[in-house]
Amino acid sequence: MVANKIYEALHWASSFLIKHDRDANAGEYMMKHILQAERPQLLARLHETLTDEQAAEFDRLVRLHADGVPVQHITGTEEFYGRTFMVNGHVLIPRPETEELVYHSLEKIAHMKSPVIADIGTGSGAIAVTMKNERPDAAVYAVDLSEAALQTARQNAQILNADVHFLYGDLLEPLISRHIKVDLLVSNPPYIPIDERETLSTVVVDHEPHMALFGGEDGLDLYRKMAKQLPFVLQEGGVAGVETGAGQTEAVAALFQKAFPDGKVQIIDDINGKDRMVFLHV
Ligand SMILES: C[S@@+](CC[C@H](N)C(=O)[O-])C[C@H]1O[C@@H](n2cnc3c(N)ncnc32)[C@H](O)[C@@H]1O
Repeated sequence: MVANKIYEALHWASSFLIKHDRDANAGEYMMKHILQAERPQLLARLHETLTDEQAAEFDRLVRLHADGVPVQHITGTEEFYGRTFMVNGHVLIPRPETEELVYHSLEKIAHMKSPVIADIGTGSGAIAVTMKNERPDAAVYAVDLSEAALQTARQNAQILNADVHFLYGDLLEPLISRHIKVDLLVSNPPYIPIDERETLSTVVVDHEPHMALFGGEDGLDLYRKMAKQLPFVLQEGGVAGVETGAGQTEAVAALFQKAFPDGKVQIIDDINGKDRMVFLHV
């Protein structure tokens, strides 16, 4: 990189990343990370000169992303529902679609006082920590089958001051064995069919945990198991809300309806118009 001014370095990064088929705006995130600046401060400092160390570090980080390392692994963080979460190779990088699951889930429990909530497959803790921060009166449980993910989730809960009960185990098992009943069960389980692996970007497949991505042959394995376990956990009057892959909602709705023949199942699209969430009211 032959650039010392911040704006020159950003211009270089943008064309370098385009040449490598990567996100052209990624340089901006790296620069904000190096300068420890938010965007307005970055904009105000565009004509400042980088120190040699800063320039070398910027060059290194941009090349890492060009090689396929996700920006969020380089900065170590991702924004979710207005808060900053730590992320690493042990957890899924929380996605904007999941913010929509949180939004609708919060709406479903708006009328409940001190609800009991469980987040199944918590990963970074993005859903559970957000639910607790948005509804401090709730008791929130969060389950994962990855101890390394739970460790990251616990750190996020601590940083974001959220008193969440983290449980290690397989789907709803830790709740069933403790006789915990919930008013809201929310989950973004792994749902990508295994043979779609080849179609995924290497930024995803080489850097995010496969346990967080793949849900068996048709992607529905975890919903099948969850539907069978739900009657042991969901309170009368309770709600279960799950994120799905586009095109999977009908199948998941049918699984939930079978588990609760008298329940009301609702499919909700995401803001891009893709069928994305299934809610079950019992
Ligand atoms: C798609 S990620 C979701 C992470 C986070 N909730 C989010 O939305 O960003 C799925 C999570 O489920 C966990 N998981 C996979 N199989 C599981 C199982 N059988 N029981 C509990 N958690 C599981 C993975 O370790 C991963 O953290």
